Amino acid sequence: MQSPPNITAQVSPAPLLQPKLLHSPSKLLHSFSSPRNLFLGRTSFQGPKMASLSGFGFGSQAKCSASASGSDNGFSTLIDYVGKGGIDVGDDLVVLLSHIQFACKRIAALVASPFNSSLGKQTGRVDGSSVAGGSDRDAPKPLDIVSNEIILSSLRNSGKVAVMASEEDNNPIWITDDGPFVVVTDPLDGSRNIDASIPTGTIFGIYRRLVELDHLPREEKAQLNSLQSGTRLIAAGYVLYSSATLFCTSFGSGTHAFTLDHSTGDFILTHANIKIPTRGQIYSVNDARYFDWPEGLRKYIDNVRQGKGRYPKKYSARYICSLVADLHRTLLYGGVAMNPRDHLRLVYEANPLSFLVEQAGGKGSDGKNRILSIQPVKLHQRLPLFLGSSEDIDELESYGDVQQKVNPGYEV
Ligand SMILES: O=P(O)(O)OC[C@H]1O[C@](O)(COP(=O)(O)O)[C@@H](O)[C@@H]1O
Repeated sequence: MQSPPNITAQVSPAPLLQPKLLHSPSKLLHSFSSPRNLFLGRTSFQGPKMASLSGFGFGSQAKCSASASGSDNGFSTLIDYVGKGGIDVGDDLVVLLSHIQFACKRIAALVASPFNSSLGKQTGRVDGSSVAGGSDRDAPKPLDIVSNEIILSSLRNSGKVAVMASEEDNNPIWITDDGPFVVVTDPLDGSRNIDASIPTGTIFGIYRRLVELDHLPREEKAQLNSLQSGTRLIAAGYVLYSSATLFCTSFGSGTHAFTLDHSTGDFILTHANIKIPTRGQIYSVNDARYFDWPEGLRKYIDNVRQGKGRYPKKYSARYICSLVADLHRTLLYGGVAMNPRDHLRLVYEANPLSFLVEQAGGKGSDGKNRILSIQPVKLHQRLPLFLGSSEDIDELESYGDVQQKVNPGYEV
């Protein structure tokens, strides 16, 4: 098993970013490339120290699940949980996950940093190349670009990834010929919310490299490996950067969430085997678009608002406009999180999140079809997305006409 990233050094808490680093975004990234610059004192590669949690009343859910992982202090870290003492996803995947979680801690520090506005003048990629935005791509924000670089460097360092396809790059990046995995990612979803300190998230999906394509030219095999159907996902996850930083993941045996303990740098199992309620009472959508919606969707929302749907109570609305946050709430409370226009990406967003929702007992749909069974034909393919409780998704689909075809290019 390849050694994990060198993030075990115990360093005393220090400002996340030294002010002197702020003049240059590339220096800023450089500082994040060096684990020792982080105040994440220790990670799960050493046994977790839980003293900092005593007295915080961690729930029984974390404790009893941790016992399954063999953790002797009653808590399980993400890396304990996926290792041999827990659900044992295999050494290669453990190494990859340890690098992904490391990258996400760096992004968590970045989005919370008082200095990240210094990236505002950054327009190109940190390595100096440009991120070409095609006509169907949104202009990336500086934090999107830096997050993308952070993920890419972690995947490279893992030695386990053949190709990374990112929402921020026009084309997938071939990393190493013998990497067993393919990673698709939206490194920083909801970044338009950053300036207002509203939650954001990282989304990722993991496939196996298709060895039968190994003989093809790099560009071709990079594309085809990245266009695998969602039914072939072996793992997926999101990391929510909010009042808590939360790593929610599935390897095909349930959906589990781990909360970052900032005092130790560990993701601690806090939500084992999340089960989305079969019916919720919340709908989540940008309903300023009501007049651009098709008749079916208007009727559905009108009905559930008034308690005239299949469930005889009035629904409430919640919309953060940050997909990871809206989905996370939906997983816990039930209901439906939706974006009915062709906006969210099948490869980077819809597939990984549908995998997590299905593993939690819910459904992911484009309004007509199961998301995971839609074969991607383009890397940046967009589609309507409805995620949520199985009964809510069934009811919504029964209205037939719920996909918004009018998509005028909203500015806000
Ligand atoms: O403008 P809309 O249709 O409400 O879309 C909001 C959605 O777009 C997102 O911001 C993603 O879009 P970007 O990838 O362009 O940031 C989601 O986080 C959010 O759910």
